[in-house]
Amino acid sequence: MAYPRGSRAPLEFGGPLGAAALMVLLPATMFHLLLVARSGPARLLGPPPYLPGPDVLWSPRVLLLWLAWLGLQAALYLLPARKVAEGLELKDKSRLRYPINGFQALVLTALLVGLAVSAGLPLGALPEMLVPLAFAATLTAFIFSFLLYLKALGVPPSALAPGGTSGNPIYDFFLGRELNPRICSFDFKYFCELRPGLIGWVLINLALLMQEAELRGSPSLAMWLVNGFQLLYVGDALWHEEAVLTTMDITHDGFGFMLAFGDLAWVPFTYSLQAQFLLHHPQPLGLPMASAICLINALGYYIFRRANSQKNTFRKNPSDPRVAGLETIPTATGRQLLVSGWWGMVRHPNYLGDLIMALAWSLPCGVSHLLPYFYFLYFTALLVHREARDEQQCLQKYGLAWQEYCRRVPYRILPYVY
Ligand SMILES: NC(=O)C1=CN([C@@H]2O[C@H](COP(=O)(O)OP(=O)(O)OC[C@H]3O[C@@H](n4cnc5c(N)ncnc54)[C@H](OP(=O)(O)O)[C@@H]3O)[C@@H](O)[C@H]2O)C=CC1
Ligand SMILES: CC(C)CCC[C@@H](C)[C@H]1CC=C2C3=C(CC[C@@]21C)[C@@]1(C)CC[C@H](O)C[C@@H]1CC3
Repeated sequence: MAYPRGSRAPLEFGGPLGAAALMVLLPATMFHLLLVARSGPARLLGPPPYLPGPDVLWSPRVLLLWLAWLGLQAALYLLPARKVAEGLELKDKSRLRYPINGFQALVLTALLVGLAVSAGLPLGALPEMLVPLAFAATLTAFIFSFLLYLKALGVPPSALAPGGTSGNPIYDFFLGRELNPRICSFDFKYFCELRPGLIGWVLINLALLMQEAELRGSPSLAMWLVNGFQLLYVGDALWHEEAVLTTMDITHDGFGFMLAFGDLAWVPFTYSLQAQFLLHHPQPLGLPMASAICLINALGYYIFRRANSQKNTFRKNPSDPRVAGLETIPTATGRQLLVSGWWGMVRHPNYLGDLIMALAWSLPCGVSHLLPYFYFLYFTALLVHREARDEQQCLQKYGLAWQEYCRRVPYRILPYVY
């Protein structure tokens, strides 16, 4: 997004105060969820069962395990890729190149973990380490963001993100100053967005499933569903890895604490909340209900995938026969906006599909507790906020054409409601 010379991007997230509060609140929420999920009452809004002391949080052995995980994912990132994709054009007119080997990393990780488990690695012990692992990930995110902040002090202005250069160190530390921090061809933001956290999330889910099998003889149907749905989601993200290159995280946001913590700690330790809950609070689930939940997930996935693929196909080649017949609005940038098909129904059909899936991930946990619905509630807030940020950016990019799009497609996420 371009801003007039001399002007600065408007402050987001409540400015420096909001950023400071989020840096405390986000880790605190994550630890709260981890502790409450294993407590008897499992009350989302109740106090945690205890406040973890340094002996619970800190373990050099667990820190080493965490660093080994990051090292393994970095090594897999560096393996030869089936394809190298180009990112969007940068301010200096150059384009960065990105390896497309995320799905390969997922498969190789699964093979390595399978081998290690058959050689006696007690994967079922992982759930007991979640709190110190989350602490190691949080510590890494803070240190990493600090190093990224320092690195950004030495780069040319063209390498800075539009939003993270307010001059306020707290705000810029949170949002991230440099747009695409790299060492040689290793892109830190792209690596973190898709690898250690997302693959770590499915590994934690699997460990919870294995521990449930150890405890109760076999994993419950609810645990199978949560594992299956979330594996599909992560597998899909890595299969369509190239699509992440056009998200606002890569094209607009700097790499600071928000994304470092979000990618490395928040995703694996809070997105696995349903499986954590199920390990400690088994839920009966009959076949008819399980089938209905599978249908809801399939509907969400269908909308999510078709909408994302339609836009990606259109952005790659508007004359592709699959999208050539769709109605469009021309914009002053030369690009067009889809105004029929999925993107003519609501302005963010992919968010709608994602939210339906989020609901399907919570339903196997029953309705006796609010806790497993945390992801759905948080995700609704995240997408509503993200949608507002995206609207601002699109209005800036496309001006009148965007206003015309909003007039023709008045609903944002949910038809006739929002
Ligand atoms: N699980 C999680 O925690 C999260 C999941 N997600 C998911 O990731 C995916 C990507 O999300 P996100 O990057 O936020 O946003 P989108 O994929 O919705 O991308 C928004 C961009 O699409 C383009 N666009 C918008 N409307 C149109 C149109 N009518 N025609 C053509 N292009 C249009 C614009 O960019 P341009 O014109 O420049 O191409 C706009 O900036 C989504 O499926 C989302 O649900 C996102 C965040 C978190
Ligand atoms: C810590 C804060 C609450 C904010 C953290 C935000 C991050 C967790 C998310 C920002 C954008 C994300 C995307 C994905 C995962 C979550 C984060 C990193 C996906 C990779 C999820 C799978 C989708 O298919 C693509 C998503 C792109 C954006």
